[in-house]
Amino acid sequence: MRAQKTMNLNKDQAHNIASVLAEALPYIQRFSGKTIVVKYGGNAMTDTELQRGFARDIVLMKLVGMNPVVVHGGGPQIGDLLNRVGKQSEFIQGMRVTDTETMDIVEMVLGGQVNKQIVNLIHQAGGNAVGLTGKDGNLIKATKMQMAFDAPERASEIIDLGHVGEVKAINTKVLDMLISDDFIPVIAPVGVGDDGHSYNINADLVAGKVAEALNAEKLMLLTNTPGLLNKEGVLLTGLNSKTVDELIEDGTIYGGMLPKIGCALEAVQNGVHSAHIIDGRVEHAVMLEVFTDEGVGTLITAE
Ligand SMILES: Nc1ncnc2c1ncn2[C@@H]1O[C@H](COP(=O)(O)OP(=O)(O)O)[C@@H](O)[C@H]1O
Ligand SMILES: CC(=O)N[C@@H](CCC(=O)OP(=O)(O)O)C(=O)O
Repeated sequence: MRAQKTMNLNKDQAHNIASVLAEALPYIQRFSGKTIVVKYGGNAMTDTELQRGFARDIVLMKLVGMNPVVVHGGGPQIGDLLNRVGKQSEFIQGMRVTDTETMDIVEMVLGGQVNKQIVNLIHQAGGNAVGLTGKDGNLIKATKMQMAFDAPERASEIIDLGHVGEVKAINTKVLDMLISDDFIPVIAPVGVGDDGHSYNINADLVAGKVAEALNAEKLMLLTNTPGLLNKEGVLLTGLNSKTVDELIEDGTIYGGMLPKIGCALEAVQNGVHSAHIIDGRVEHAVMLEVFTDEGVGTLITAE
């Protein structure tokens, strides 16, 4: 079987494969033993082939000695179930307004359906994953989010988003235990308050805080755009905090991109080496970012 495959490769193909493998070597050496947090957005989970490719990339990272940690979203999947029970989704500044009934659905979809689907995909690809919500091992301690309107004339008003939370602390104990035993943690962004109540937290915010708490080398945010685009739709390949402020002010960054950029910046300012916004609709986007010289998407650094 193997000999037959080798014979079918022409010289150019064989050369290309060898170059790709050779290019990957320094990255494998550099990132071996390092933690890489990958946020898998609900919009990036579009088709079965892409999902399988994602799981294979994660398993490959683990096999070459990196420690991938997956934090997933599931916004569109929550929206689908809300629709089926006749409820409308409402977002304010990228956050889902979450009443008690919506919170139940969020917990079911994220902690049940989406989390277990990703764990299963990783197993199908030959890896070993354990799914967690923020309640498992007290992983994500949360408080109610206090978000102000971003319009200057209403900046002093706090928006009541219901059961939407922000991360108060990440308890890394359970993650350290899983990573040291070579499991890949898969985290659903549901937090728990001091009173035991559940909070719906934007998955980007959780990914950023998990990356900070684990002193991660990289934070990768997979979404449904090629990266951060300017007003003309051109990809911005590199960004720092100064440029980001200007892009928020002039409205280039809006909606779901606001928490994404915010958490990426905070993460790099708090010790994560680099953050990347990449296109989860591209096959093997994770592998391309980690193992190639060019990388893909938008790179965010502190300076
Ligand atoms: N400057 C920008 N560049 C690219 N996308 C942007 C920008 N500003 C806002 N967006 C929006 O942010 C969306 C990504 O955020 P979101 O829908 O929350 O994704 P995810 O579900 O992957 O977290 C894009 O699809 C786009 O509509
Ligand atoms: C507060 C808030 O908005 N929570 C998100 C949690 C899921 C999420 O972030 O999913 P994506 O990454 O796929 O967007 C929500 O309810 O949609």
